[in-house]
Amino acid sequence: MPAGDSAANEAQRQLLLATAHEKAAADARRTAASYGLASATEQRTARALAPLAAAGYHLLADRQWPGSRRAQVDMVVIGPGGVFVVDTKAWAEVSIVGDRIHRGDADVTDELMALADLAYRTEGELAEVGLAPGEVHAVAVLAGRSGVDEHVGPVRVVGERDVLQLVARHGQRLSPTQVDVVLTRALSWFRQVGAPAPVSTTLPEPVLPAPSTAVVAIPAQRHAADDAPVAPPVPDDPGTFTIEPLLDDATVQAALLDGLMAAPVEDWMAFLHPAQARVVRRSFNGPSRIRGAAGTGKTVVGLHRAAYLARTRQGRVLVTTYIRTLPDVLRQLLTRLAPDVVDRVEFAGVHETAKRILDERGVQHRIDGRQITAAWTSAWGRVAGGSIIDTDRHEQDYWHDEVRYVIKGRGLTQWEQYADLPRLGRRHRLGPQQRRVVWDLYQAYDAELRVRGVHDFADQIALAEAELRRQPPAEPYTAVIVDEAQDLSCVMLRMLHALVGDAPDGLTLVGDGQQTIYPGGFTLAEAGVSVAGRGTVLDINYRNTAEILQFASMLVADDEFADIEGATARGDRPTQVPRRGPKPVYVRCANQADRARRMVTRVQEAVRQVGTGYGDVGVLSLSRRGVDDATAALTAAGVPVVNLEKYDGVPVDAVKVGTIKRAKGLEFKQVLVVDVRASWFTEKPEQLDEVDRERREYRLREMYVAMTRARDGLWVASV
Ligand SMILES: Nc1ncnc2c1ncn2[C@@H]1O[C@H](COP(=O)(O)OP(=O)(O)OP(=O)(O)O)[C@@H](O)[C@H]1O
Repeated sequence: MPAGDSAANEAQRQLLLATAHEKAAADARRTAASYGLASATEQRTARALAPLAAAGYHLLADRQWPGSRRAQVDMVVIGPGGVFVVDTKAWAEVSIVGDRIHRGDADVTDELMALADLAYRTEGELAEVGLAPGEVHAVAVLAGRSGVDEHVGPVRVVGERDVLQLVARHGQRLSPTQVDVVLTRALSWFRQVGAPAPVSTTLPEPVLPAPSTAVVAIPAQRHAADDAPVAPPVPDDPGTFTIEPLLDDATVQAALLDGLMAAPVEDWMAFLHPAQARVVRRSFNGPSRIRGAAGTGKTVVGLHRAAYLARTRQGRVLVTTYIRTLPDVLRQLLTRLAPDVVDRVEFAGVHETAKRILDERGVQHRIDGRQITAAWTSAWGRVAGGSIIDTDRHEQDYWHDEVRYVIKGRGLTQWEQYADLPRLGRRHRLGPQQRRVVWDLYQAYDAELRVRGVHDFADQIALAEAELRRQPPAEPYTAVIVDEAQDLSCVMLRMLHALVGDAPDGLTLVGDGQQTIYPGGFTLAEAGVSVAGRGTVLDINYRNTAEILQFASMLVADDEFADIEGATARGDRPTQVPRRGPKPVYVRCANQADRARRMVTRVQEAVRQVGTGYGDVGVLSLSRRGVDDATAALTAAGVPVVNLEKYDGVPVDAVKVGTIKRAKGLEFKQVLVVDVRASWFTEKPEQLDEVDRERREYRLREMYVAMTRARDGLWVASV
């Protein structure tokens, strides 16, 4: 190659390299300018949030966006009110319509959804240390704005002058220790933007023209403007920026004070065991089951899951249970646990749900307690009185339960279905003749109801279930969560299943077979529901002390029950019972007056303890009669009392008195169980016949439910 050619080539190469360097420099300036702009708006958000440091908050600025090498998170705020992932937007002409946000004509919703996605992933990460999912919030701050408080999907959109109040308003949800745990995890999740942005001086070697080309290509004359520093991009809406103080001192102090004065929520409302937090967020491709022994946090997980599903899905969520009064209590809990979504969750007992379905569809039904009793009495008199089932081994109630739970609970309408039914959970075997009489009794009772033009509660469920089968709901629920699912009848379960079908995360059954106190056991297969591969077991008892649990467990040590998944099962045993306390007290009373006197004394002693008020005490009985007696004795002694039938979860300074059936799902610091039988602790079940064994099993399970309601203290009396 001639020397001149070589020099020309080198000149051309150098010129091309120079152009490439200039372009790289211009790019770097542009990037620098955008950092500068971001920091100006972010700094204002940081200034707005800074006072939170005085209220126990940690502000993490300039953190890496997890999963991205270049993107940053403007600010992560962690403190007593939870975790806030904050992104500042210098947007002008913002409008929000429904779940979409616009800048001028441009739909910028996707930009906020990236933030929502980050909050969602953060929620999963922090669930690993137990932070409840609802405690992570995605917040978009509009620079220069005030008086804005909107939602775009899961993202809260506020003005820069509103963000402090938004955070402070969350109050005291995490304890200082929990904040530390979350902070530690968050520091490794949101890594510091420490390393300088990579600066590369390496440019690709320019490709030169072939040597044969005679003409040396000289780049075109550069334009003078190309040398000028690149101006930072114009802020989107510079006109909105002002430099007056963001918030005056009084406003800041009022906001912080509001947050500091807020009543703390219970531990489990914001912080769970990681295993619980995982179940809350877990996705199941169909109906699922959460089981575990008493006090292992099943209801807690069920409630968190209701909030989580309401927050992350469209549509309605139903929380239901057999016990009429429990949904009100659960609603009260969710109001504090997840105030943001409580309006999207419906709470209704199973019967109330059935009634709503029938009312909505105009199906006539009439429930009349007196007429139902009259129908039963008449049918019994005509068919069963004096028959082979009318013996002194069973009271009429046994046969009433047989009809109500075993037959009607399954929706049986043909004799053949009953003739050789396994009757799960009923130990007293019935021969063909006895079954025949029972069937005749059922038929007569049914005819009596029809003649009187009334339905009983089992009919109400069957009608609703048939109605849903005839015409599935136009707008199915997104999710139905059933607490105390072991109390359901087969038809109840079919009805609830029909509300959601097999949709992913549609049906969640929460319960404990050990606490089965109603006869009529059935399997999920009979109800057409499968939870195969979608079961979870919780195994840490958070409620009871080890002493209380040990005492209660004695009652059910050998108990076997018919589990809804098909097998005969023994109760789940918790692997950990971390709480310790005094031994339960068992007193044998000389007579009823003696029991009443001792019970009142015990209540008075209990409320003398620091931190225990009348509202923390539950007096439980097997029978309504026991409830009436206890109420009378306490009232006579001047102790305020509320019947559990009337308790709706709103704190009340009165001893709660009720039947054990009404106490299901509840808990009290101190529990008094007023009518155990001494023989239950001593008799040998194998020495009893099947009739007595069956009766005893149900009684003991009921006692087990009663005793496991106690958090700190248990007092048990027999006469
Ligand atoms: N992660 C947790 N941290 C602290 N306490 C917890 C936690 N989970 C549950 N608890 C406590 O344990 C108590 C029992 O929880 P929960 O009522 O959900 O249990 P359960 O399994 O539904 O009980 P049961 O079947 O006996 O009704 C709760 O009231 C709560 O006080």
